[in-house]
Amino acid sequence: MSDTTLPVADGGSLRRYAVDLARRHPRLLWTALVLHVLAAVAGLAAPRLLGGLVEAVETGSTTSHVDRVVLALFGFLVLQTVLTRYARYVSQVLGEQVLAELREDFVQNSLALPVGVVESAGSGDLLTRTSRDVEQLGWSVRWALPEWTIACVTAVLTFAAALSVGWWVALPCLFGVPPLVVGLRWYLARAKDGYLRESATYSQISATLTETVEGSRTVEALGLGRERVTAIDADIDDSYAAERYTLHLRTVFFPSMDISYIIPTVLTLLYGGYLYSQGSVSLGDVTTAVLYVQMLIDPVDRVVAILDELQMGAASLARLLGVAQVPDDREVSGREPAGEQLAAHDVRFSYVEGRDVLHGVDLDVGVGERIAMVGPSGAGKSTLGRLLAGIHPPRTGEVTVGGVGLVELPLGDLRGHVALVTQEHHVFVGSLRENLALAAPEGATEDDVRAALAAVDALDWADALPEGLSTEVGSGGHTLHAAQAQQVALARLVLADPHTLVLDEATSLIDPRAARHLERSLAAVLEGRTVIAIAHRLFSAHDADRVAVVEDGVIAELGSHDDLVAADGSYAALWRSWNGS
Ligand SMILES: Nc1ncnc2c1ncn2[C@@H]1O[C@H](COP(=O)(O)OP(=O)(O)OP(=O)(O)O)[C@@H](O)[C@H]1O
Repeated sequence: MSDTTLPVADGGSLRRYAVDLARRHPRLLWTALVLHVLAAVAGLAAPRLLGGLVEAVETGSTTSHVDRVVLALFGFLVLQTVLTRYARYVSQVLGEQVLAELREDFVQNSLALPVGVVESAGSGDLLTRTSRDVEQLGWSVRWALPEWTIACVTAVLTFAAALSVGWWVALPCLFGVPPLVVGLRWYLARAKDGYLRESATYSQISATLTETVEGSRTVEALGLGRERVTAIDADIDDSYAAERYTLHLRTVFFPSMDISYIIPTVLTLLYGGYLYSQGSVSLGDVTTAVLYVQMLIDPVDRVVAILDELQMGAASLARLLGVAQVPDDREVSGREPAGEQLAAHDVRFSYVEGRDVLHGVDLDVGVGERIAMVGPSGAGKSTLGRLLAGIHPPRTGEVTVGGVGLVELPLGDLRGHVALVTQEHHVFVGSLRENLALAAPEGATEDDVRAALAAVDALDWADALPEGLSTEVGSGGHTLHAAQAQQVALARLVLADPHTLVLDEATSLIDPRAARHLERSLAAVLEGRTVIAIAHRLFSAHDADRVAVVEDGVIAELGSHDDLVAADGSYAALWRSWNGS
């Protein structure tokens, strides 16, 4: 199984984040805590009253006294129930607010992730964090955290109440502590790694499934079904092994913890009995003490069991916060570009450390110029295109627009200067109108959207859709043909209105008739803009102002078509072989 490259936050960051979240809601937090304390105090009256009842019966008190004790018992139980309900309600409101903030932080961090990081980590890991980890954390924050707080408060107060009977009760209770602490430390240290491992295996299953679904045509064409099933089976086996490990831990740990509870009860009975026989304490005291020690078992048991839930929540939180720890490759400086001239200076870049794909590229693109990039497969054309569009930052050197590094511009501003056009055209779930409007940085009116569709020659079919521009498209909606999806992408570009376009295989997947139609749409979008086109068909290079020949990660030749043909270098050879001359 491959390691995910998205990081997992460490304990220190988790604590700082939790403290920060708590600080944002002081009123709710204190209200919940005070209510939990009051509810626990109300609940603690019962053993005292019952002890009193035993004494009253033992000493032959009047029936009216016994009735008063029973009535008080009933009153305290009702009070405890009401306070507990209200305390739970306030805690859950607090939990919902905290969870909403956490989700917002996570979405913001995910959207700010550098594309290269998402690509190498695979979408599976991010998807698992978005779904399973958010769900697990939701459960912890809404349910486990409030219940754990209640259990802690109740345990501490019950112990204090037990001590109020007499210091002698502390002794039996203390004997239960060492096995509890030792067992808990043993378990928590292992369970944390277990839960992280479980989550990582879910990410891997999700990644393999996503990859298989996305490549389903290739899988079918090459008959790779069996291999994919084997790969998914291997991931499921890993996941099963991780789950079995945590199950094994729980099976060993929880029953062994019962010893910690049995010891104090037995010792209280024995020691209390001895003190009673010596005449040091009354029978009522012994009853109250035994009841308190019994009452202590339930909250302590819940503290331990819910700690396990919280541990799972903490593992999920660590994975969600880890996304925020991906180093940001943007260093927004606030400098404004002076013009639209795009330039690359000594640009080097590697996907894998130590293996540069670009080895020092220099290129000055004139405003309004058309440059065609040609060269053998694997030479680095697409990579250079992505760097010129600011998708990846250079390892060293810089790509600038109007003298300002692309990495210095906020993402929203960057797309007004330069955009990449590829054959990948995602149609989002939503109406066609929404799909287009999302490209306009300052929002788009109905007229803007219609004008953009008209510019790419798509208004006729868009109006003819069942509900026109309001038709739902994307997954589960009306299916657009590949050419239509491409036109939607082009119309988005019209709305985004970047000065420079980098084209990479813009129309390669479309049948020739649709391609000719799309060429016209594309020509309309290119009109008046600076264009760098990665030319897979040489005739488009012929029309460009300059041709850049990329070979082995550098620009080997640069000049007009005629100059390069005359220079009789690589381009001339390419041109001759393509032309058949
Ligand atoms: N995401 C990636 N991760 C790792 N290596 C990559 C990645 N994308 C490209 N490469 C490698 O970088 C080198 C340049 O690839 P690039 O796609 O930029 O070349 P190209 O000239 O555009 O080729 P083609 O014309 O076949 O698209 C190749 O060796 C390729 O294997």
